Parts: sequence; structure tokens; C-alpha cells
Amino acid sequence: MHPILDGIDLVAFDLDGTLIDSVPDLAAAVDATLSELGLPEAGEKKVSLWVGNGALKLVERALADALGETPSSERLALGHQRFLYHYGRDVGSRTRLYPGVVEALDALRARGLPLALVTNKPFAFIAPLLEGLGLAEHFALCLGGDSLPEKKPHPAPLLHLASHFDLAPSRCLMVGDSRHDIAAGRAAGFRTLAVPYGYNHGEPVQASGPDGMVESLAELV
Ligand SMILES: O=C(O)COP(=O)(O)O
Ligand SMILES: [Mg+2]
Repeated sequence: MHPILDGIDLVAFDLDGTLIDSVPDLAAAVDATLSELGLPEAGEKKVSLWVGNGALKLVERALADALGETPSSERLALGHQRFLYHYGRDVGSRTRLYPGVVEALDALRARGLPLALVTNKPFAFIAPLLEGLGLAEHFALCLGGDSLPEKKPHPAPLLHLASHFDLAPSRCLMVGDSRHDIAAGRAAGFRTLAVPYGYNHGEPVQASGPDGMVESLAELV
């Protein structure tokens, strides 16, 4: 086991960019939304830079880029609604697990460590995605970006987890791909571990100062 797990009793994982490469499906839904609104499509490269703060922010960034200005609240509300519709129609057909994810989750579970999922993605998309990937049974608790009044980088979802499992935050580890995961983890008093292969607005996640880094989750176990 990786030394970062010493003294850890709960491992919380981010989803997009950490466990799954979800940008192909996110970009398809963003592009379907933009086309419907008569705007040019964005493509996967741009969408990968906008992921990380939930669906509403993703749509706001896409509309601002296409329009060259901040979208009106009416246009944003419509875009958000259309994005949720398009993403919900096909949440996972092009989404893939990153290498090492299944081995890591299986090995941690075999050691009796409870696993949690803390994503900024809307809660409604979590179950269909996990089911499609064969991970429906792996997590003792899942929180989405709309499960609580605050989302990452706010510490509230992580503090909720620690208290749900009756653990001191210092016995919990947050594993993620973006500065929002590391900031939330640090603010909650969790240990933090970053992966470099996901989405962090085009910046290296090392810059946010995680307690550890692994190239692949397989290194955890
Ligand atoms: O939905 C997002 O913007 C990002 O989701 P994540 O928190 O699982 O990376
Ligand atoms: Mg992420």
C-alpha cells in the first residue's frame, strides 16, 4: 500500500478526470446545446478546460466563449436545461475508466476501507455512470455537486463525509485531479493525493500543493 494511506480510514474520490475520462460525453452534450442555440461547437479540447465546477459553470463558460461575452441569465438558464437534457440522454457511451482505477478500488475495498465519491457533477448522473462502468457497488456514499448547498472547493462535502463515517478529517484522504479537490481537501483537514492526467483548467495540479501525487491509481495499492 502507498504510504499516503498510513492511518487513513476513508478514501474519497473525485469522479471526472480522476476515475473516468468523461470529456467525450460532456463535449457531445455541450456541442449539442451550442448547436441548438445557433452557436458554434466547442469540441473536446476546450470543454476539458472548463470542467471542474459543475454543470452550470461548464455551460456558462461554453456560452461565454461562443458569444464573446457573459451570457444573459435567460440564455444561461436555457443552456443549462438543454445541457442536462442532452447529457442525461447519453451520459456514458464514450466515457472510459482510466487505467489502474478498478485494481485500486478493488484492492482498497478488499482491505476493508470504505470508499466515497465526491463529484461536482449533478447527483442524478452518478448512478447511471457507475452502473455502466460496473462500479455501482464500490462506494459507501456518493455526493454530487448539488447534494449540499456548497460544492468543492468548499470543504462542506468532505466534512459531511467525515461526520457521516464518524471519522476525524485527518483520517480521511481526498483523491482528485483538480485544484478544487486539493483545496477542498486541505480546507476540510483531509490528506490530499493528486493525479496528473485529468482536467485542471490546463494547469499542472502539482501547483496546488497536494500531499502526494501518483501517475496512476494503481500506485496506491
Ligand atoms: O462536474 C464537474 O465540473 C467536475 O466533476 P468532478 O468534481 O467529478 O471532477
Ligand atoms: Mg475532477
